[in-house]
Amino acid sequence: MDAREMKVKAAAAALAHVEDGMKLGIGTGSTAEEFVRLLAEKVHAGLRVQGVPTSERTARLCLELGVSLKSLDELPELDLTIDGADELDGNLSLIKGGGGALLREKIVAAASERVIVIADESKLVETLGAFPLPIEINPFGQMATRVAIEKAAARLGLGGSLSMRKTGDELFTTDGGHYIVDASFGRIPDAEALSAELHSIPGVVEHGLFIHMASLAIIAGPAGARTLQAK
Ligand SMILES: O=C[C@H](O)[C@H](O)[C@H](O)COP(=O)(O)O
Repeated sequence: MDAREMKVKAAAAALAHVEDGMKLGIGTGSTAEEFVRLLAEKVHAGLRVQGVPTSERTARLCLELGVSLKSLDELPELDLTIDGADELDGNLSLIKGGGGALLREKIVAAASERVIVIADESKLVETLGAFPLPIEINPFGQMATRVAIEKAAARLGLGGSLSMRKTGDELFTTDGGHYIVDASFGRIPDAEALSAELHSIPGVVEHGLFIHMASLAIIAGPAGARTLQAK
């Protein structure tokens, strides 16, 4: 089974949690897109959901496939969000933002009663940090914000390098008009402490550590999909 087939397996298992009439947060990324494709088939077969997308990219795919959408302002409280992750650990702490959608994803997840993460088993790790942590920053004062991030990481004994995400020669810009710093800290032993340090920096808009947000993870491997519950 290749990586795409595993993503489809996880997405299909997540679809079983979607009930008629739900207000549904819809994630971003290649795994979430497999979910959107399967969801669209169900919608064409009669399932009624109101979807709130976590990115412009997801919104485009949903509209292309006929999944009707609302904004989070129209539906500020959601029943369930299904989203992917770049990494997850056994406590269902996540790193997200590899696709640059972390801010809207976190706002949508926080507005949801339940969050289900879907991933292939390559994303499951003992300790977060092999995947560089995406940190969304305000363009104003970006150098000062980067220095502050380095100092915050050093206070926690984390080293590593920061790089500004680019698209070609241009700095990558998020849906909210911000930049992304990819922080290669390496192993992150205390994600909550790092989260608090990063939130204390004014130029940091949000970071890609999602802690205590996911209630269930569906992990697909060659043998099929299994679930992990939040502890
Ligand atoms: O910003 C993007 C999101 O956080 C994605 O959920 C994450 O990057 C995982 O994407 P993929 O399913 O493509 O690995």
